[in-house]
Amino acid sequence: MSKDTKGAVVVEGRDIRRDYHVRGGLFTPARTVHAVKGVSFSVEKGKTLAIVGESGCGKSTLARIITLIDPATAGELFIDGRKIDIAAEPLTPEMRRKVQIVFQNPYGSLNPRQKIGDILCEPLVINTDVKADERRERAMSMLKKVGLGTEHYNRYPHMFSGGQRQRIAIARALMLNPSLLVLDEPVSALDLSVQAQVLNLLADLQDEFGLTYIFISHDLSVVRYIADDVLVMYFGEAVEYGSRDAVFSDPQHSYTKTLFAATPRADVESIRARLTRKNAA
Ligand SMILES: Nc1ncnc2c1ncn2[C@@H]1O[C@H](COP(=O)(O)OP(=O)(O)OP(=O)(O)O)[C@@H](O)[C@H]1O
Repeated sequence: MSKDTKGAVVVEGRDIRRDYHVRGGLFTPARTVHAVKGVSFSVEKGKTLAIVGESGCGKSTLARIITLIDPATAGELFIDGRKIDIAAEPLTPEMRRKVQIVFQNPYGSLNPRQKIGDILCEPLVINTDVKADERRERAMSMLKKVGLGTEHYNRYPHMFSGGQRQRIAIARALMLNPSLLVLDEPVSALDLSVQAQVLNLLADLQDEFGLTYIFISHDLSVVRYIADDVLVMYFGEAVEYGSRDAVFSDPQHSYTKTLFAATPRADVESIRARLTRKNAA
């Protein structure tokens, strides 16, 4: 994790499409859902692209394509400059570990029967031949990086608060030194004050290690804080895509204008007051 290659494009999607074929029922005909309709984007090393939109607009589908969980119906995906054809090739562990994901629910995403140390070491056990001593050392060091003490190594997830669990999920995602972290509504399940702490942690980790994020959210105040670029999705299409400041100050599409008008200014101001990121505009 270093900032040396900042500026290089880590992930790029070109005209990504995803259709779902839904079988017909007794009274309903078969149909095709066009969940993602030709979305293009790119994210440079050390930057954050926020993907915003209301429920059903295709955010999760796009996230599953970017995290190499599902194939696209059409389009091209490049990670670290390499074209990925998830439908045609079995992905090597090396490709799989380039993209990691943190989910919304820190309660559901950690195995309650595993100690924190085992949760953190598991990706190394599965994907690498790093020896046990080294695994432990790396897990201890990662705990410190996410603001948790090494005494937590032998504890179970139920012994932690929601914010601490999300720190553990972030630590696990970083154990394989990924090129890209996809954060799928990572703070929406947390109390507001804890949201601010986790967002600050993400910002600090990014500043320190040059991490690259795709941040999926419906919360504009959070997006305004965390994003460098913003992509707004509406019914599967990217209706707005540009720098955070350009999108927020001069939204072009009528949907974006409505979305922004629906977010009370006070919400944006209050979350900014809780956050300490240096470049929060
Ligand atoms: N497996 C599937 N089969 C059929 N249709 C699907 C499937 N998955 C998603 N869809 C449809 O694709 C569209 C986009 O869904 P998606 O889950 O990507 O939206 P989203 O923006 O992430 O919503 P949410 O925030 O509620 O998760 C929706 O119309 C959804 O019903």
